[in-house]
Amino acid sequence: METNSSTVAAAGPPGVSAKNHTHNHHHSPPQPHKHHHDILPSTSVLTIIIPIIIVILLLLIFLIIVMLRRLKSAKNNDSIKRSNRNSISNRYCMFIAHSTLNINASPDVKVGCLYGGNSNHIPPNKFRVVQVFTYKELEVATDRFSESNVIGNGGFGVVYRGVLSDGTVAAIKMLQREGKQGERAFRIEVDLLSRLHSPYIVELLGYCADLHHRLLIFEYMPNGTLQRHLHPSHNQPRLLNWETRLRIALDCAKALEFLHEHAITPVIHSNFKCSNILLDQNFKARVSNFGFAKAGSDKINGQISTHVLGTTGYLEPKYASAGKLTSKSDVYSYGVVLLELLTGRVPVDTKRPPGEHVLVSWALPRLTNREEIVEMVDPVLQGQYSKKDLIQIAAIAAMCVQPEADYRPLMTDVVQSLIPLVKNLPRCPSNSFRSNQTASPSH
Ligand SMILES: Nc1ncnc2c1ncn2[C@@H]1O[C@H](COP(=O)(O)OP(=O)(O)OP(=O)(O)O)[C@@H](O)[C@H]1O
Repeated sequence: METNSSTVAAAGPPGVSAKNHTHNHHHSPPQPHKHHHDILPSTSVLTIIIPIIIVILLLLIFLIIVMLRRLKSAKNNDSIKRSNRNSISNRYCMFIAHSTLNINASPDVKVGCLYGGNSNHIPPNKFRVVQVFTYKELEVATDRFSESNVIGNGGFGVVYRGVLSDGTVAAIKMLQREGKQGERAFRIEVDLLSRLHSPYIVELLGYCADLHHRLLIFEYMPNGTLQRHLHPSHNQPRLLNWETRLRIALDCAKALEFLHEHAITPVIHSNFKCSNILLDQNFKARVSNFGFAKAGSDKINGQISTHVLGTTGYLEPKYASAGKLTSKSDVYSYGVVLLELLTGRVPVDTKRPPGEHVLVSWALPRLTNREEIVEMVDPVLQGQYSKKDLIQIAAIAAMCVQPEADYRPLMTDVVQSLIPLVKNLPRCPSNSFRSNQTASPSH
């Protein structure tokens, strides 16, 4: 009751409350001051409690949001891990899900994107999604396919340099449509390259496929082909130095290793040669031209029966005679390129004396003789290599071009043998050339 009366007193006007307070001082022992503060009017209690409840509620909401976010990111990490486990072991490389290509869409109408809707398969940011271009867009990019933009002329058509609407410089390959082979090569390149992503394989930026045209759009490789540098026309000097040649050999070995062993469906390039090795501004190599490539799903007992395609001088003898293709066919072609890097010679040269026309036949017996190896080396490389490295490169080349496929190494073995040789090279070659010369632009 006392509490009640005190509460009433406290609730009364300030003057009354002060009077009661004074009166208490006269007739009863003094109450501790605290007591008066504990006894608050109900509105004051509410003004204190309500903000506290609001703060607690806000904290709870905040905590729930944080927990939900954590749950969500844990789920995402889980699915990324799962998709990583499903993808190839090489951390740089990806193989994107299958897709179909609508070739007969009407002109100027963009056909469906090659990527499916599964977000788990979208490549990491460093690899672009393959885009579909209209012919008009490519006309604009190449200044109406002007002669001045021609950078090459391949077996399937003309290649132009172009600038895409976002400013990207690209190599635009216009395929001639005549013949089934051209159509097949186009489909294979689009289908394979939109799924294969590796720093050692040329990147397909997009394509155009309408009623009248077939075009492929690639990243532009400013230093052109290895062919141009290793076998320059008009008796120009070969300038690539030993270090750059070794690095190119390793890049190419990694490209083939990726195709054979890291892609979910193994791929045989089947047209590996110097003119299908492109060089970027730092002379890093990427393998191109997948028009003849075979996916392992076509395999019958580890071999693919096929019409003999490819280039003379790079074909393994058995494939050339029996038309059986295996990944070891690529290993043979790789061995030929390694010999070209080592000797500076072309695979077939009928201008040379008898017995030296075919590079492999001339080189193979000499590759196991230390003294003869030194005599085989490209004369422009004199003084740039250690004899130990030279002998090792010769040994790798000799293994790769063995007539019997079973005796050839896997590309993984080649990569593992080359890595220590390249590691021992100077960190950053100041120049890719023999002396202080620089490359002329590729067009
Ligand atoms: N991505 C690119 N960047 C820069 N230049 C390129 C690119 N792709 C091709 N080229 C140039 O275009 C030329 C022709 O290339 P393409 O791939 O059509 O044929 P190829 O390899 O010479 O012949 P084939 O198709 O008969 O094997 C190359 O030699 C090269 O000079």
